[in-house]
Amino acid sequence: TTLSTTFLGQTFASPLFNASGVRCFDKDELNSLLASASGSLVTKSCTREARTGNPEPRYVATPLGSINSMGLPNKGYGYYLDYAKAHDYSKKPLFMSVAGLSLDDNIAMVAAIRDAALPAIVELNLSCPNVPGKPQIAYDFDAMDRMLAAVSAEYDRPFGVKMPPYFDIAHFDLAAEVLNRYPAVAFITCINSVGNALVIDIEREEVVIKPKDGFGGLGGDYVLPTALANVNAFHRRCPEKRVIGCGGVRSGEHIFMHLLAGASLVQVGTALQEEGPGIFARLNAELAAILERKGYASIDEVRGRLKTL
Ligand SMILES: O=C(O)c1[nH]c(=O)[nH]c(=O)c1Cl
Repeated sequence: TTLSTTFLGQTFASPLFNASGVRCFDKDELNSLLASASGSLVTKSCTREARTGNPEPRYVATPLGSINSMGLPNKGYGYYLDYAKAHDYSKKPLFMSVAGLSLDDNIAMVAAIRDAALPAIVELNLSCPNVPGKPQIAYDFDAMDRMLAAVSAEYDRPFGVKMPPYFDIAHFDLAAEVLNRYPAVAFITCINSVGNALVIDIEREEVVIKPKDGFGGLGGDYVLPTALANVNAFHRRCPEKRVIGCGGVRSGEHIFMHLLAGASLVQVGTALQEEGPGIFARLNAELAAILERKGYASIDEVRGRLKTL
């Protein structure tokens, strides 16, 4: 059996890589992902200028996952563009996550990435929560439409979008309708954290993260079924596009679920944060064992095979 697959014309030895934001803040963290058994790596969502982000504690792990309100801390897009310029693409493909605080910022950043003419793949973060006062673009369908019209006009190459979870069938329909207007949107990464959850410590009778009165994005075991639903909903509605699964992955079985639901590649967030880059060797082995046991020769044969009753 093989874990290798092709995606946007590039070869991935494994379908697994980090979720943007997790262990990808600077070149040391990115190089540890490069040295891992991941099939790729994606940079922390970047803004035009560097940001320190929200006050700490801003990420906390819980028995069932994690909560975060990082506030988009990043080195600024130039830093990640320099990393992308120096990257050896024969080792593994590289994604750049872009999360401008305005449409103009996104245009400026993707124009610079375009001009660098690199094999790097852009993942446009439309679901950046945790920046107080800013609405989540992907929950405002007109804003999302305007953003995609502007970015696809500026960035003359295939790119992808990072989406928040939706919880209403009508919202799946509306979001897919917008995305399907843009053939340049070649893939959809589902999901970002489940926004504005609240974790409480009963001993201290307190919230656990400092920003936003303790409200933050949820990751981990809590979100797996919602992630699978979003992967499958967009897989069904956007047949011309690929889907990258993200959310709740901690084992080979979870990866297999995402593949059945329609994912082409699979990102790991909370579990990577907690276990470290060594997780990719474990997950590759667990996934390969499932494929062997079930008689699949490649992960491509699994994609979208989920049966309904
Ligand atoms: O607070 C963050 O930096 C953050 N946190 C998330 O859980 N998802 C995101 O897309 C971002 Cl940009």
